[in-house]
Amino acid sequence: MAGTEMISNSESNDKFFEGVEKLIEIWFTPVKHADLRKITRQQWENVLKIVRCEIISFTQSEQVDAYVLSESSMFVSRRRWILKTCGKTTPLRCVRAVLQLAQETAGHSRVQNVFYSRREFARPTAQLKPHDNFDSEVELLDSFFGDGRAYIMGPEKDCWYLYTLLPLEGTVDALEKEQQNVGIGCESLEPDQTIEILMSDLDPAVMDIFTRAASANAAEATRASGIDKLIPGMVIDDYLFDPCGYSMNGVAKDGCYMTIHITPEPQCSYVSFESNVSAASYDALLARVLAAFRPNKFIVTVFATPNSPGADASRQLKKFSSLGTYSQKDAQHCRFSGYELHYALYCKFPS
Ligand SMILES: C[S@+](CC[C@H](N)C(=O)[O-])C[C@H]1O[C@@H](n2cnc3c(N)ncnc32)[C@H](O)[C@@H]1O
Repeated sequence: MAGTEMISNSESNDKFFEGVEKLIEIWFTPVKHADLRKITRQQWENVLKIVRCEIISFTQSEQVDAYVLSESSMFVSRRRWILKTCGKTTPLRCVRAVLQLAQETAGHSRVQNVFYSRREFARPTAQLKPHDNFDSEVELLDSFFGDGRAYIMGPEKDCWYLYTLLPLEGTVDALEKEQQNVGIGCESLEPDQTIEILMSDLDPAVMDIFTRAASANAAEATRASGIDKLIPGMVIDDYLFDPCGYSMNGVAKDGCYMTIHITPEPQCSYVSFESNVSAASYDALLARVLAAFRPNKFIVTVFATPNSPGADASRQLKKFSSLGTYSQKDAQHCRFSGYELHYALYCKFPS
């Protein structure tokens, strides 16, 4: 597919794929009748050409359109757009086109918030501009959004980068007023949360499930790995690549989504899990995900609005660190633009 580039080192016969994704999420200020789902599939296909990937499957719930891509996933809802792409894709190159479509086709002209994040790449120098370094990514994002703030969390090799808009004093009050003026009420102040688990160096026996040699199709891999049991009530759209690799989106009636992407090659094994499912504690979900994939190392991030049950994730992650199988190597907490963010890095004990 357009963005797929396996780097083959003939001496070691090492086939490398960059599983680490770039993740961009844009929230638009609510406007009556505006809806990003007015953007047509053909228009999205044109946008994704800029990113160097393609749509390979589609499913939807009442609240969200979910696309499986040749390199990960895209989710489109009324005022939230999420694009997550791996390999040598260039998601930030399409932001201008998306902002234009949001305005001209969907009726959204004001951005409320932006989150761009990624883990450190396994091979940063193999990325295409602006993704070859975080400074260039920030420079491009600032050229669109102006008031950005960049964070780097964790130790150098395992660090996690984040760009978001500056916290503005009184933003939430101002927003609330604005929404009342346009007759939307306070629906944008609904609780929101996202958990991401970025796993590397995984159990080869588990990774083997995500090969065509071991599984006849995606549904078989989904069942054999237990992915279908991670979050109940998800309608699953899954895809098994040839000869290996796996992607899935899940959507639920309540508007929740989950997405999992798997690079099983032993020399660069990587799995990402993401969901906006709400939970008072993420311990049980985290434990199920870790039991399914058995990584040696993982980063977990939790974003939550203060009114979300997930806002207390810091205490939970601390508690989780005492479970014994993994030791917490690093943990950080940030508060900005109406969100709490927790980052933690874990390694199998003893590492
Ligand atoms: C798209 S998937 C999931 C990547 C994801 N970001 C992750 O978490 O690892 C990538 C896996 O599929 C494999 N693959 C096979 N054919 C592919 C294709 N045409 N496009 C993208 N990946 C492909 C890659 O080698 C890799 O193992």
